[in-house]
Amino acid sequence: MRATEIAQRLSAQVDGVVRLLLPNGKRVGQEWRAGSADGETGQSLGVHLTGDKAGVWSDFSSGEGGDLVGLWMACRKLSLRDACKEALDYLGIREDRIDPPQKRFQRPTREGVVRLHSEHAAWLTETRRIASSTIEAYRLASRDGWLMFPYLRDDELVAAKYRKLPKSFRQDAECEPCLFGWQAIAESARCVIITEGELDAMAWHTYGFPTLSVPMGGGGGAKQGWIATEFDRLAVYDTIYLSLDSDGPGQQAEREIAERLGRGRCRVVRLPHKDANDCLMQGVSTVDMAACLRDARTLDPSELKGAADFEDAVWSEFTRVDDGLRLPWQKTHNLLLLRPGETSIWAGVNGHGKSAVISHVVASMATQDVPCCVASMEFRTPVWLMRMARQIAGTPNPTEAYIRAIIRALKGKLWAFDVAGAAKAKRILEVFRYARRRYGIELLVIDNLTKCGFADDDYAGQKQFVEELSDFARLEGTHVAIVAHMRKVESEDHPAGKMAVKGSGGITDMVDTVIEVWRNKPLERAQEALERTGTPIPDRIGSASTYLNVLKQRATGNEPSIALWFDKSTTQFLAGSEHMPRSLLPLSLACTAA
Ligand SMILES: Nc1ncnc2c1ncn2[C@@H]1O[C@H](COP(=O)(O)OP(=O)(O)OP(=O)(O)O)[C@@H](O)[C@H]1O
Repeated sequence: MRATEIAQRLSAQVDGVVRLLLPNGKRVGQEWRAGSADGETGQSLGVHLTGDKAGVWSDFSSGEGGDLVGLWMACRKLSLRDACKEALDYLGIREDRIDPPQKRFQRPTREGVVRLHSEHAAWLTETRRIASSTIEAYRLASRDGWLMFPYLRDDELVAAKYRKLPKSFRQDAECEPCLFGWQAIAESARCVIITEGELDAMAWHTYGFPTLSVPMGGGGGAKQGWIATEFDRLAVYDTIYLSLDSDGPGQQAEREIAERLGRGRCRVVRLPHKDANDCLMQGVSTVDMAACLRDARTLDPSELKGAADFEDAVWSEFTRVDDGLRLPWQKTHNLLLLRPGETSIWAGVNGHGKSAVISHVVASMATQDVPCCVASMEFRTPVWLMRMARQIAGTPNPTEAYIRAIIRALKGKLWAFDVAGAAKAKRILEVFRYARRRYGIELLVIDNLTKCGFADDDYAGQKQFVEELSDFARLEGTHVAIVAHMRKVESEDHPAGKMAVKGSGGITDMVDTVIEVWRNKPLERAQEALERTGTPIPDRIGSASTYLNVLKQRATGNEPSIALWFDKSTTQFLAGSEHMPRSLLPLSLACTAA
């Protein structure tokens, strides 16, 4: 949560906060008075206790002042981040957290790192016009003849990039993706600028504005992988200025960063030249650079767009190749897709295999590096993960080493909304939104709808939740798959059809795709009869053990019936009667991925 939001919440409880931070102070009229932020009795520090200004403080003798987070920092001698943490504890607010995958990163060694060579220093100051104080603040160094940009966080060397003059680059491998420049950011800063390169960050600093840089330049996706690891650290800043190049990749990065860090607090900076270092070399004044920050704008709300913005998109609609997540079976690829921005319902009568099918789908996606998040209220997390691991192994009795390697290899690809029993719909949505933004999740699964805190017959509540999930999928450009029960029809011998989805009408209207998972019970009975009495299986009974009957597919209108063969020993669903189960992640690959 941003520092200013925390300060606002504190000001609603200002009486308690001042008594905690300044216990020796006392009330004088509408203010709490103390001697200073050190807490002694006196008059010079005053905190407003009422009205619009509640929580605003100033110390007449030191000239300090600000809001209650600032007071917390001053009284407790804490950095902004630590003060926010303590204040959140005080307020009893738990921040949404999914701990980042514990991926092991390399740390660069400091071996061979020496003071900045004079040749490097001269290039920085004379050619690039970077101030010497800036070079010191960012603690640039030299190493084996290379100019070294150290990525420091709390004094720890997390990563490093190198430049050989004039223009060769390298970086230490396997290091954590993180921002450059924390060493130059004041502990008390309430806003930061983010640039597209280290020299641009240092150029802004030379102008007097300490700045961070992304590690891998513009572009989207993996290029902005640092967001996952820096997300918490950036949470306290009220304003984040994005000063990236105004070319295609720069704008793509701007959009992705603003979406994920919060459109409301990100401001896009436009400069008179290509980037901040160019401005510095061209002699743009500090006043003009400050004006660029002042004039920085939020990105327009995603809902507001000019028709001309769609030029490329309109043309690509003419030539569009339908795109989306593909199911594990190749024969479905032209028939059914889980499209970004869409919602699907996977419905079926009890015991017809909905959970097993969706688990196979997630297993296939996650092992192909599609980030997935599953809220399974049907089973405890270790249980559904165990089932999925068996499907991934594709063998009935995998070894312990294989299962451990599979689970390790799923790090960074599969997340669980880990609650036992019923979960609250609102909380699921909050966590999904967080997971989508932080980890770029492409497939979110709810298994199942009735276990999201609704009474069995609360169809209005379920309908509203499905509507919220559909809005979420559309706005975030991700896919949400919802498992839902079907009413028992007279006999399970025939698929039940769309109207049997519980709470139907409303729910199926709202989503883009409806799939009925139907298990071929007549075939199972006929097989038993064949074994017991030798009665041949009648031709009219299809030979597949499960059918995915697509009852609605808004994008294409295709409503195929997809036959699958259930393999009991691995619980995999196979695309043909002659197919054999196969590993979705062979042991050797699982070991290298882990
Ligand atoms: N075609 C099939 N033939 C035999 N067994 C199957 C078939 N499909 C699924 N199963 C098995 O049936 C059991 C029930 O499956 P699953 O839990 O996935 O059903 P579900 O539709 O999600 O049930 P519920 O509505 O109770 O949650 C599991 O043990 C699963 O492995």
